[in-house]
Amino acid sequence: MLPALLRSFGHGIRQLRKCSTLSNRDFLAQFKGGSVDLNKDVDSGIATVTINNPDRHNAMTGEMMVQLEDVVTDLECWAKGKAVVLHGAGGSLCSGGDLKTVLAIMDPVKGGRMSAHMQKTLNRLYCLPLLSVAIVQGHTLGGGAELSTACDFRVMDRNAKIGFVASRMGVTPGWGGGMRLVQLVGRNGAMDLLVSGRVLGAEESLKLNLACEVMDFKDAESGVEDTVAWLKERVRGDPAVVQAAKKVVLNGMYMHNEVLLQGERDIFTSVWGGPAHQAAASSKIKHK
Ligand SMILES: CC[C@@H](C(=O)O)C(=O)SCCNC(=O)CCNC(=O)[C@H](O)C(C)(C)COP(=O)(O)OP(=O)(O)OC[C@H]1O[C@@H](n2cnc3c(N)ncnc32)[C@H](O)[C@@H]1OP(=O)(O)O
Repeated sequence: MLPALLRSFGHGIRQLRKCSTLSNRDFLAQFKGGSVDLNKDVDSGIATVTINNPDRHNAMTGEMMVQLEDVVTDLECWAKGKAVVLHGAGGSLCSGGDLKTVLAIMDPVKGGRMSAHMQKTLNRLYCLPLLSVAIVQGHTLGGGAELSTACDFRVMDRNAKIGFVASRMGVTPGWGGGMRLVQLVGRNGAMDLLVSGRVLGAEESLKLNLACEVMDFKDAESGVEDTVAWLKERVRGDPAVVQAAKKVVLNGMYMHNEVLLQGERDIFTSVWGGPAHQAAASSKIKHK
């Protein structure tokens, strides 16, 4: 009995060591499924990023979080680029963190690793020299809503729904979306949305300054076409001038985002994996 116990204890310690020596990227890459795909159109200077896990409304697995970072790294070096459009395959932008991944990393250390990776990746997306647009279609929830705030513009389908549902999941935003939501909709708006976790429609999102434009997309596929046309009106200039204008705007934004992100991560890990989070993440909740 005792040797068996010792063996299993030793196995636990080895697993823990293995996990803590992995980089955040290698740690997250273990949670498989879906993909994040980049297509750069050199003629227009407009890239398309597809969040691709349609069977789960484009929920982000750990593997997709790693691929998103690779896509951002590629776009950071695109000297001739002007803009990037972020959209989801098959009708929803993104339903948040993949709940299978979430349930597999239910402790504050592991949740903190995901948070550090996603905060860094989305902050780099936010700071790209390219104009960025998220197409908010279908359901955009939790981490998906946070993802949309890392873009300059949110173009929203009239029938789409968006919700910062972290509080309904027993947590707080972990991908930097709390900080960016305050910057977008102000103190009162962010307080309401984050505390209630309620799901909003397009018209209300427009009033709150969360959405920049409401459009009537014919179908799931026409969203990209319509948004690219909308963007082309805005990025007629030389890529160097478009990128310079974006830098001016970033320069005018808050310069202490790193400090804000660290604070948001500390709060996030204080609730991640707690009883409310465990109960919500395993409850098959639907945010409608
Ligand atoms: C990590 C950050 C954290 C945060 O800060 O909040 C998160 O993001 S946690 C995730 C938050 N999101 C959710 O909890 C989404 C829960 N799902 C729903 O609300 C609904 O599924 C929906 C997105 C409103 C769609 O409803 P409906 O049109 O009725 O479709 P289904 O429910 O049948 O969905 C089809 C299929 O997709 C699965 N699904 C949806 N979202 C996720 C997700 N985030 N992770 C994993 N799987 C997801 C859903 O369970 C269905 O699967 P099957 O039952 O196996 O068909």
